[in-house]
Amino acid sequence: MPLDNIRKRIDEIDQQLLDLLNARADMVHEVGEIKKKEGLQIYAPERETALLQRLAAMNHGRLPEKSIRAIYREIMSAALALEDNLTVAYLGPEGTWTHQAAIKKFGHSIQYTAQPNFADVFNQVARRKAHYGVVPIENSTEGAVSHTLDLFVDSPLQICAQVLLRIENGLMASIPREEIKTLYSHPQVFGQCRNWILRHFPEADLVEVSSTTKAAQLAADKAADGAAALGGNLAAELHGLTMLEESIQDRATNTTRFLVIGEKTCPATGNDRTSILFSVHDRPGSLVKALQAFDKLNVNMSKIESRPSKQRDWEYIFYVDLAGHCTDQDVAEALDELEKHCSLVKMFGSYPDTEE
Ligand SMILES: C=C(O[C@@H]1C=C(C(=O)O)C=C[C@H]1O)C(=O)O
Repeated sequence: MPLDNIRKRIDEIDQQLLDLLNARADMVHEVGEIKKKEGLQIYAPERETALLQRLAAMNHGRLPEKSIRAIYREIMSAALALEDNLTVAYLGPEGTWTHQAAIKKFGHSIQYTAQPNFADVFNQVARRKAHYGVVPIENSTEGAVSHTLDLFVDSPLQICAQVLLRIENGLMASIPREEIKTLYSHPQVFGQCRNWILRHFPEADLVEVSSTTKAAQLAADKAADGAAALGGNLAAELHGLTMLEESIQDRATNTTRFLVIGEKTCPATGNDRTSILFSVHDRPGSLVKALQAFDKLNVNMSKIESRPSKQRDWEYIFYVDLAGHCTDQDVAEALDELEKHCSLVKMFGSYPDTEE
């Protein structure tokens, strides 16, 4: 076909696509009206997960699954933005990994509000100033994000989804590498790049700051003093820095898991994860007995963390992730059994155990 004709055909397809996208948005809006009337959650992660899986199975065309996901993420984002100005609070400032995780889950059309700390993300959602919040929970190299774990103890909020993000940290600066004397970054990132720093900048001063965006800003402001920062591309772009070296983390597969928090947890999808916390009576064998509840009902425990209780010295809160949904019979029975051995049990979310 001649070029002009092909382009004409593309223009026609675009018109059809646009009409179809608007027809789809009309339908999603109708769903939104029903949800509002019935007091249901606007965002339905279980439906989105099912849709993305169905599209991958249905797709026999030229476009790879990754592209289909990216396109549909934005289609769903545009639809969500039509409902009540859907707002997501995240651990800011702009350009952090949490910001990138939030965009990965909710796309570019909705409204975002950057918060200065973890507690404010929880508060914005609890006070209904934002519909959902996004916070980091664990990194595959550095482990748990204890601030987030601690906040679940007293919060009424629930986890409704998770986002996994591959974290690629780089060295960024506006000065040549030889002039670098100070490295700024978030403590988690220093932890993820510990060996690289020892190998390449054993003499540098390491200064911990509240975010990688803040680190990038300081690298820009204090360039004359030999400042550089460790962080992601978005932070470098925001402050006009050059990436002097990419992917400097010690492990190639450095991934952070983030949580989406909201007022309600998510319905079962058949591939779910449940997060609980508990504390046991201060008696010999009580932790073993508590954990036997999962073994007895054959419920797989995918992680356990402990944090000091805020109430009393030398008492601990245990955080456990289980395979399954809290409405699955085996999980529900294991939780009943667990209660018998604990002074506190709290379920704070069942959500799709997505790999991305
Ligand atoms: C349309 C719905 O609501 C939202 C919009 C979706 C979409 O655009 O496909 C999917 C799930 C929800 O986040 C729904 O729940 O069906």
